[in-house]
Amino acid sequence: MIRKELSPVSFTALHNSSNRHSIRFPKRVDMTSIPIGIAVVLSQGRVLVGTRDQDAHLGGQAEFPGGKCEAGESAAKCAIRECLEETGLQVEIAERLHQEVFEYPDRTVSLTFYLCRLVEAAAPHPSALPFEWVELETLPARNFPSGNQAVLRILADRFKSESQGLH
Ligand SMILES: Nc1nc2c([nH]c(=O)n2[C@@H]2O[C@H](COP(=O)(O)OP(=O)(O)OP(=O)(O)O)[C@@H](O)[C@H]2O)c(=O)[nH]1
Repeated sequence: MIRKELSPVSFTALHNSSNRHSIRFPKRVDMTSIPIGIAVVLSQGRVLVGTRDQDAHLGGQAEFPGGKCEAGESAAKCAIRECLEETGLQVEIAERLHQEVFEYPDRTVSLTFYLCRLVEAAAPHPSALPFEWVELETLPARNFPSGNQAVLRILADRFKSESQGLH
């Protein structure tokens, strides 16, 4: 078998800084989106909204309870689990509201939003902080990330007045 080895000259050429810029990579190498389950918890015309940790992705922006799906976990189960972990509130799915793949500059997420209701109507658990119950009609004015804008429009269309809550 004849082994063809890179000559020192071509090796040097590959690592030459001026040649490095001529190598073309696809714009996005990793097309995989991260599956995220999100709970839009509605009770008496109010919705649970929190603020993302400053050091988290989209830090400081508004969020619904949610997070990354664990291996083999459905987005719906993830939304319920994350809501319990983050707010101490047990919820159940009423319906799937919206699903979309959204590209942020640094990551691509597959966001699935579920309209949820409390299993037992209850005041927010103390651990729910910094989550709070906010009036539905205040959602558009809050600092939600771009990936939430479509679901905010869906919510605005669906619930024109706070009296149309699930409970
Ligand atoms: N929880 C939540 N995440 C959202 C919303 N909208 C949105 O684009 N995201 C994005 O979805 C992703 C959720 O992942 P995460 O980092 O909060 O998930 P996690 O709690 O499992 O993360 P960790 O274990 O790394 O702390 C983030 O990239 C976040 O920016 C939303 O309304 N709620």
